[in-house]
Amino acid sequence: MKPATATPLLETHDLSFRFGARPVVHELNLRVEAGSIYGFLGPNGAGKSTTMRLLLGLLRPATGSVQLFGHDLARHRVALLGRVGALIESPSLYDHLTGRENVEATRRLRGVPAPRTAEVLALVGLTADAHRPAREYSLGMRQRLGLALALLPDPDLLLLDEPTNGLDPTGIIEMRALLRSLGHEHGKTIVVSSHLISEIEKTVTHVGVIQRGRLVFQGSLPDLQRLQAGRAQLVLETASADTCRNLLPRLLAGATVAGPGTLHLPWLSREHAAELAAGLVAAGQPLYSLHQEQPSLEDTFLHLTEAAVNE
Ligand SMILES: Nc1ncnc2c1ncn2[C@@H]1O[C@H](COP(=O)(O)OP(=O)(O)OP(=O)(O)O)[C@@H](O)[C@H]1O
Repeated sequence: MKPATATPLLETHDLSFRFGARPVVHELNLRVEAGSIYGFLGPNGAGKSTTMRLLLGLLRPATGSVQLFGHDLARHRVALLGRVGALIESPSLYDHLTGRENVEATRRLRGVPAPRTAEVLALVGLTADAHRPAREYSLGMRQRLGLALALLPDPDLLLLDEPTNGLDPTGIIEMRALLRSLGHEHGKTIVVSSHLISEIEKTVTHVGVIQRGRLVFQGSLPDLQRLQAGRAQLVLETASADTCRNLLPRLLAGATVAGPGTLHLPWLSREHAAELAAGLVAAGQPLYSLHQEQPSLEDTFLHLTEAAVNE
């Protein structure tokens, strides 16, 4: 991985966008370090595609700016976008042409040297299928061919909008492996959007979560995992949840009843768990089980996005 530099490779400053009177992206401050694989997450309609289009200069921001490689996109659009490869929506391919011919057509248009065709086909794992017409390709192969086109000019930054959308499990696994290899072995900085954290959590180094056009979390994957650990719960199984709450109001402050005999409360410490166990026994209540439960990363992601909706 390339070392992180002081200036992020991609940065937005209070980036906002409206469709008519409707705000869709709101004061977004993204920060993508060189060498990172940045997962841009959010539920459907959160504003991911709109943001990707703003990052590519395809939409004009209402306010704010995009900085690529330390320069303002609005002022140096052509030069900066020459260093960016993008996959937005399904790639437009010539179905009657082979995979190799598709790459060749774009390569000539862009004036890229001829040896690059074989290189990009190899990068995306399509060498063996390059002689087949694109109409015979699976959705996953089509996405990889689209990525091959995006890789032709050897870009430093890749912007990929939901590249795993609609793929079968094999296609998702292949796309993940490809992104890891492009990031870690070929030094590309990648921004990849998804509405499912499970599809990209094994791939990304950093995460930005957007909800209703606002960034509700941004940090490294370990930062997100720490947030997840901070949401651990203590799950208690007893005979009557209500009786226990009445008998032990202090120890069970903050507990929620999850079933007739089940209580959930925020995990505080091992000592608190031990004190609770002793308190229940002293109060003559049966203790069937007491354990710590970690929320899944998916739960934490939902929590972040739901909290933003309820604000
Ligand atoms: N051309 C348009 N005109 C008006 N509103 C639009 C237009 N395109 C998108 N929107 C609205 O902007 C909001 C953000 O859409 P966007 O496509 O950026 O979200 P997204 O996070 O990419 O979602 P998805 O994963 O469903 O594509 C949505 O509420 C959408 O309905």
